Amino acid sequence: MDFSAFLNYLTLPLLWEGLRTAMIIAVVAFAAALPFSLGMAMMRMSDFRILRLLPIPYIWVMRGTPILLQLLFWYNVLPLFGLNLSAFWTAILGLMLNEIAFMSEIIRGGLQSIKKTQRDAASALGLTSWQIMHRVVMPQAMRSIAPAMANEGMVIVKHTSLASVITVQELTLSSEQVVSTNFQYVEVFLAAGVLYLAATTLIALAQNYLERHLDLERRGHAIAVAAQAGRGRGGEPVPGAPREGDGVEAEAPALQKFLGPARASAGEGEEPAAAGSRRPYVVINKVSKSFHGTRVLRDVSFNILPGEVVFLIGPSGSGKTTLLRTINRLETVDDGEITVGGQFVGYQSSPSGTVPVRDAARSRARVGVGMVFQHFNLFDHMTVIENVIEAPVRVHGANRAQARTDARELLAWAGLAEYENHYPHQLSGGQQQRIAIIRAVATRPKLLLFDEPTSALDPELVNEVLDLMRRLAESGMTMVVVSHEIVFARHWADKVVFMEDGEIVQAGSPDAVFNAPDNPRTKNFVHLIEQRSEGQSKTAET
Ligand SMILES: Nc1ncnc2c1ncn2[C@@H]1O[C@H](COP(=O)(O)OP(=O)(O)OP(=O)(O)O)[C@@H](O)[C@H]1O
Repeated sequence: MDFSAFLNYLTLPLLWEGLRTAMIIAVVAFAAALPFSLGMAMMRMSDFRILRLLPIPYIWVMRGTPILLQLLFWYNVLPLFGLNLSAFWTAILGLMLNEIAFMSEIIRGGLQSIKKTQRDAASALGLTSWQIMHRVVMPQAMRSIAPAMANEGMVIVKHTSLASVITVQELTLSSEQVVSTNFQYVEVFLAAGVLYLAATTLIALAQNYLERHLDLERRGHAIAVAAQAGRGRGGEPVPGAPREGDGVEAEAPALQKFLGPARASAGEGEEPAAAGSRRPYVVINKVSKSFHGTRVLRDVSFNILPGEVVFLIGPSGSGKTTLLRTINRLETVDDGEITVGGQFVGYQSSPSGTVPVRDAARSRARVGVGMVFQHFNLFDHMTVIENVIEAPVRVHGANRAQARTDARELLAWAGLAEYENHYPHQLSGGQQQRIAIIRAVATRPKLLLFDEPTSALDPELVNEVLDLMRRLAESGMTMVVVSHEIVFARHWADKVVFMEDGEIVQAGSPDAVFNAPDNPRTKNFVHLIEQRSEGQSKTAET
């Protein structure tokens, strides 16, 4: 091989001009394909069957036929329809149409890899579908999408060489032209190969940068190191804030401003009702719900007074979670209706009865219903403080700086001030659940729903979560709790509702339900959870 000729070709303007053309085609085709790919991925994930099925034939054909054939097809067929694009633009169009099929499937895979629980949490906070997509789902999906997309970027650069068949003067065609004059195949094609390699290396570097940026382990490590250094200097991350384990937690004043006046009144703008004559704050009226023909809620009715703590108990599958999720319309109801503070959540009245509204998220936020989930559902890609301020800023229009100040107050209230810059994966389950509670409280809810808030926790972490719930209950928050924490329920619940097979079997004071159940089914169940509770206490003691 003639090495100096190779170096010569490496700097040959004709080849660099070819590379430039190839890169423009690749970049424009890739960029133009992106929004269409996203749109097609969303169609493939749509609830509407027709939208879901529509892209399938397109994806099938585009992925199943050679790109070379596709380019020749567009080059020869478009002019028949009066569309006389240049070879350059035909190459861009052909590559773009081909890439949409591949990229849409990559994006769909990435979006579907994000658990539904993340959407549920965002939705419960009042984020709209668009906000959920671009604030919660997309940033997390990017971690799995980025490497595959970088691959596609490299593929498209290499596919530009096929545009030579439709006479685009790109790098491969330029090299062929040089070879046809001097027959130095090895030197010329090697030089062209090096230029292609340089272009794809740039993409690999960009991928590397993006992956490092999205790497939460790395970011988390940096935070842990910084926190360690701060401690080493005796510094406090948040001056004056109590730290976990100090036994000092900022008390009620911090909490009071997050609790709306409605906890003491029957409805928005109404006078607080006198004790004893309080009107119900939550009204659940003859609610029924089926999944795939199986009835999971049957004519469920009960009321919750402002400031009341209601425990829903019952065997697995009895419909507790479903009932809880119908209160903030994470599930729709088939029959019956629910009002919170005199307002529908995610429904409106119509001449034919109550009908679901499209904008359920806004309705949820307006009425002020917060929710805490069994598996915490913190947004994994956001730090603790980012999790807490997300809804106040995005949904309630709070000033970002003020929201951060408020979030710090709440973190201090929970004794978690030192964790504001941590990521969820750096926290224990108990800490994550307490952050999830704070995240809900930061939206200033008037009603808080808890779906088995302690059942995913190790026994030694349960108490720290229950303690926070106790303080909320003491401050007058209206709460509905699905849980079998019998000791807590005995002390803090105002009402216990026992459900079985989608029906309320017994409802009453903790004393009535736990100590003198008037129904044999309730009696059996209470006996069971008492045994379990005793077993857990013994395990904890040993
Ligand atoms: N999205 C869904 N699609 C289909 N079936 C569902 C759905 N959600 C709940 N179900 C079914 O509805 C019934 C009630 O479920 P639900 O989760 O409300 O019960 P639960 O009392 O909270 O049970 P657990 O204590 O085990 O969580 C169960 O049979 C469950 O399988």
